[in-house]
Amino acid sequence: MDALVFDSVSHHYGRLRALDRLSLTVGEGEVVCLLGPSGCGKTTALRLAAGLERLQSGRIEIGGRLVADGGRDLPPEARDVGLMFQDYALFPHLRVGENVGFGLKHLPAAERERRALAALERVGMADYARAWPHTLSGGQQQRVALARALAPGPRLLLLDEPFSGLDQRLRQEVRDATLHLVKASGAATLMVTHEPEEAMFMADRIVLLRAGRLVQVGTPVECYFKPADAFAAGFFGEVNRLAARVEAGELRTPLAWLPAEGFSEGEAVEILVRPEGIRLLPPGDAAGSGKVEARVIAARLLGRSSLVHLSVEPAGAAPLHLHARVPGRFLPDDGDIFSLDLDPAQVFVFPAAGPIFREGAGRGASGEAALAAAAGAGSAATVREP
Ligand SMILES: Nc1ncnc2c1ncn2[C@@H]1O[C@H](COP(=O)(O)OP(=O)(O)OP(=O)(O)O)[C@@H](O)[C@H]1O
Repeated sequence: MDALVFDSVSHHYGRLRALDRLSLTVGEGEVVCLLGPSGCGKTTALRLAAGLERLQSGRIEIGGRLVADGGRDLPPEARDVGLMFQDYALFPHLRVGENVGFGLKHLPAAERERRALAALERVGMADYARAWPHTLSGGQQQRVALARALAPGPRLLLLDEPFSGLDQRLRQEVRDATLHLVKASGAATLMVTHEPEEAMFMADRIVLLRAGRLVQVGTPVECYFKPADAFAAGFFGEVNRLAARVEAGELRTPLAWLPAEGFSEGEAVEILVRPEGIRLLPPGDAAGSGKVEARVIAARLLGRSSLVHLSVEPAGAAPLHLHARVPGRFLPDDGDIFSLDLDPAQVFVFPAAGPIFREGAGRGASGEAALAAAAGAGSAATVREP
């Protein structure tokens, strides 16, 4: 039995459609991240699950029990959920221990205190039970809010951007601790985030949304290596974009000729190549192999990897600017020449008029229109019609 089920849930604010027939599940003990750009409907979905927003259409079940179906809505306190908000929403007039005991009011005072203290112990905050919330740091407030959400032992935890108030360094530490606490608690978790890396760190499965619609559901590995469309591919990491058209059954790009299976002759496609999918070989390796040569424009160490800016200059066409990412320290000189090899697992081909171009170009649009749309979408690399 699933801990949470959304069945074709739609939601409007006036004329704005915030969610469009969203279906998803969260299994028992599973951590699912709702991921997507700002305004795609993530918080609306979470609020509907919590019962903080009236369901307009569709059905929501928690632990096999119908909690909302557009006709009736169970109130939040009857849903067996633990909530944690972006700003933690600790009650300023209650001490830390009383905050954590808030959801345990049905218990006798002594039992309530014991359970609140146990929850605080789990997050390493037992010494602060008598403190006032405003005297705590952001990281400590986050831990108290998590303890409050976990204290009643809910079946489902709903976390809305739980790390967004923390600085980068603390965030990594806190999200690691949160993942282990949540997993140890056994509660199923639906967590909202707009950061792909955070979702990949936390999630057993990711639900990717765009403009209120489901784009893809999958494990982090599936989402990264088998993106459903160009938007999904670009959302999970930087990509080099190339435009091409199917010619004589192949996709002829300045980098490589690729098989055009599944596409029809003359069809315009968009080819996305992750920077780590471009391998740099010594220039000699290009001899007679048909591999393309590239010139280094700049190379920068980014910590665990290096980013190499490359220029490919095909005869009779505008140069192509590409990014290659190489593990560790790899800093060739400007002007160095390499031959390029593509890792097929990091190359994705989609119809040029696919979702990312819908607003800008429309299906069957010219390569130029698609390129203009790609530029508007913040593409990483300069692309050109081959
Ligand atoms: N109470 C409201 N009244 C009117 N419009 C709303 C309301 N709440 C949200 N919206 C709109 O609905 C859309 C979805 O909002 P929602 O907060 O669910 O998105 P989100 O993905 O959580 O965004 P963010 O990451 O910025 O918080 C947005 O366009 C937002 O402006």
